[in-house]
Amino acid sequence: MDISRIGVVGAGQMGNGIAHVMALAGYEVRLSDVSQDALDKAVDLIARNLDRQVSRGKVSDADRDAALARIVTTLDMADVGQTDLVIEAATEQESVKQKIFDSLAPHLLPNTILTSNTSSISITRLASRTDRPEKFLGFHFMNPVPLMQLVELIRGIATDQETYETCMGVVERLGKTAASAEDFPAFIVNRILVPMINEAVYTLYEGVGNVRSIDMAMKLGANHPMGPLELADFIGLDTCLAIMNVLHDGLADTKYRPCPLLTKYVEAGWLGRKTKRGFYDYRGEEPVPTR
Ligand SMILES: CC(=O)CC(=O)SCCNC(=O)CCNC(=O)[C@H](O)C(C)(C)COP(=O)(O)OP(=O)(O)OC[C@H]1O[C@@H](n2cnc3c(N)ncnc32)[C@H](O)[C@@H]1OP(=O)(O)O
Ligand SMILES: NC(=O)C1=CN([C@@H]2O[C@H](COP(=O)(O)OP(=O)(O)OC[C@H]3O[C@@H](n4cnc5c(N)ncnc54)[C@H](OP(=O)(O)O)[C@@H]3O)[C@@H](O)[C@H]2O)C=CC1
Repeated sequence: MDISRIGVVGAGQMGNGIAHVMALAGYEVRLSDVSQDALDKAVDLIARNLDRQVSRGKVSDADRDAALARIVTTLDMADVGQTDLVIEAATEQESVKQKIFDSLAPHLLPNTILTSNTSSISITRLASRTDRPEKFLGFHFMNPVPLMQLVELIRGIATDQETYETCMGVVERLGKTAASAEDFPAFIVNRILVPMINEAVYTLYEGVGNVRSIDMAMKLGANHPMGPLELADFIGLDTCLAIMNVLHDGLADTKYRPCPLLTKYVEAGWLGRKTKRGFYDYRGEEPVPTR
């Protein structure tokens, strides 16, 4: 199936990155969120990220302008539904995602493919509540989307081969690489990565190290580009906690118990970079550890 129009729901850090790479690859993008303010901020950020790519010689001025012209923002689900492919990238809560798919339902074209960028939630369960489980796929980008090479493709139990192959074609057109993952809690990357982050929070909670020493240890001792606590702040502590809860509930193993300190940060509203405070405080010139 040919894809030319893509609807993206949720214009946070993932939704704006997805809109950015899709528009650069030549797709017409309809980006939606709960408020026009969020959409305006997302488009500003896409423009700044494209400018950065232009200044580094990665993207030409003409391609930047053409990409921006391919993104329209909308608060109307009818605009999003009348596309070839919808990528849902809203907050990592099943009820939020379910409401979005419900509100899209009356507007979909017969062949619209539905996908979710969920980090952890069952694709089979999300799909089963739509009218088209065979045309539903997990389309999981990594953060930051313009830089990360991998996309995980997750088939639900009912996903058909055509849907999978069509989305694989989109990944190829983006110049990215797909890893196929089975539909079990948190798939491949987050099944491994997020428990590692949770263990780093336990290491902090138990006083084995402080924020700086834990991050430095993993950067210099294991060659990770970011320390695990810096990475947690980058992903969003709410998202990390949601993923641990899905692993804990879905696999029923205490080894996935979210660290109480992670829960405490989320309860405080200290969600990482997006709220300017998490394991680091980002309100000043330089990030300062909060422990
Ligand atoms: C939670 C989930 O469901 C799944 C996930 O996504 S888990 C998270 C996965 N992501 C990671 O693990 C990221 C780990 N971190 C990294 O790999 C690196 O720190 C990083 C790639 C993010 C940044 O690398 P860095 O070298 O420190 O950054 P920086 O020098 O600022 O930028 C590198 C390049 O990217 C560009 N860049 C940075 N952010 C960008 C953006 N949002 N858009 C476009 N370009 C961007 C910069 O312009 C720069 O370009 P050049 O290489 O041409 O100079
Ligand atoms: N952060 C990461 O590293 C990664 C995240 N993901 C997944 O991507 C998805 C989005 O995460 P991320 O971008 O980080 O989260 P953000 O919190 O940055 O963005 C989520 C966006 O969705 C919006 N939103 C909430 N409810 C609705 C709704 N009903 N309709 C439309 N938009 C809505 C939010 O608006 P408001 O702020 O007003 O609530 C916000 O703008 C999640 O499923 C997450 O698990 C996948 C890969 C990596």
